Amino acid sequence: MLRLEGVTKSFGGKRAVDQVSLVVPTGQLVGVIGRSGAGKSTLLRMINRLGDPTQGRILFGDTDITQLKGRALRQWRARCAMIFQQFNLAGRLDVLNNVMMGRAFHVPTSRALLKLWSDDEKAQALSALESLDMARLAGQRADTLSGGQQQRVAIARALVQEPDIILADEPIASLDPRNTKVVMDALLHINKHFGITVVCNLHSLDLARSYCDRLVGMAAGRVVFDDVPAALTDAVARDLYGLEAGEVVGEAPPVLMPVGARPGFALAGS
Ligand SMILES: Nc1ncnc2c1ncn2[C@@H]1O[C@H](COP(=O)(O)OP(=O)(O)OP(=O)(O)O)[C@@H](O)[C@H]1O
Repeated sequence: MLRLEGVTKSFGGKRAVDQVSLVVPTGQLVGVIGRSGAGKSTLLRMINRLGDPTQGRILFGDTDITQLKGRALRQWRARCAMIFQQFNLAGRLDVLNNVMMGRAFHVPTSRALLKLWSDDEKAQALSALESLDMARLAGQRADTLSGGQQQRVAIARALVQEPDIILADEPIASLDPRNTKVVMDALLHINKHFGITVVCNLHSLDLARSYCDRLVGMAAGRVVFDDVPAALTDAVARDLYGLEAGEVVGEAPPVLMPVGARPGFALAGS
């Protein structure tokens, strides 16, 4: 279980994230929504420790993530995979070697730098690619792939990290509607099939409503909504997004798996 307790991040005098408290049970698919600048990326980055909170604690089980250093911090980053809007692949490497980089957390640095992967590790990477229908492109250079294919490689790389949690920061923001669906279906599959907790920043409200078990709405760094998608009425959406509301409420592609019989969720402090 991931627990945020009064997490605040200030840049200069400005609070990008302001006193956020949340409990995310294992296996939940949480969508973090809110207008641009609401603090969604800053929040996710602190969970991965790409940024440190100014105040508050982030716990995973009994471990205080905010106190981790050195090897323990690297181990946490292995357990907490991150997926970015811009994929962050090594363009000149082939697909398989990009996926293998997810294993770099688990092997000596020298072995990762020399790309000395074992047969088992390669098989694991191929299996991750296969689950995303990408194995046939294993030998292709990453920079020759479409955006949707690149994001699937990034998801496969996250999978071979064998993470407990995946943080996805606007993973579909650069994709067309077809690839958006492929990538969101992949995240949903990973969440439901492997039970990996997914926390996903999303700009599209309809996608968030279609795919997530729970929505956390942020405005000016604070959590202003935290409930099941059905509780997010258009009126609440308008409050969250203001003038942007029309832009973020559109047609969402149909989901691979129907929402329903999803794991329960706990509100902050419950
Ligand atoms: N490194 C930084 N230095 C200064 N201010 C920052 C930094 N990172 C974020 N901010 C500010 O913190 C606030 C929250 O930014 P953040 O990127 O977390 O929002 P967001 O909800 O993810 O927005 P978007 O959807 O546009 O990515 C914004 O006002 C932003 O300008």
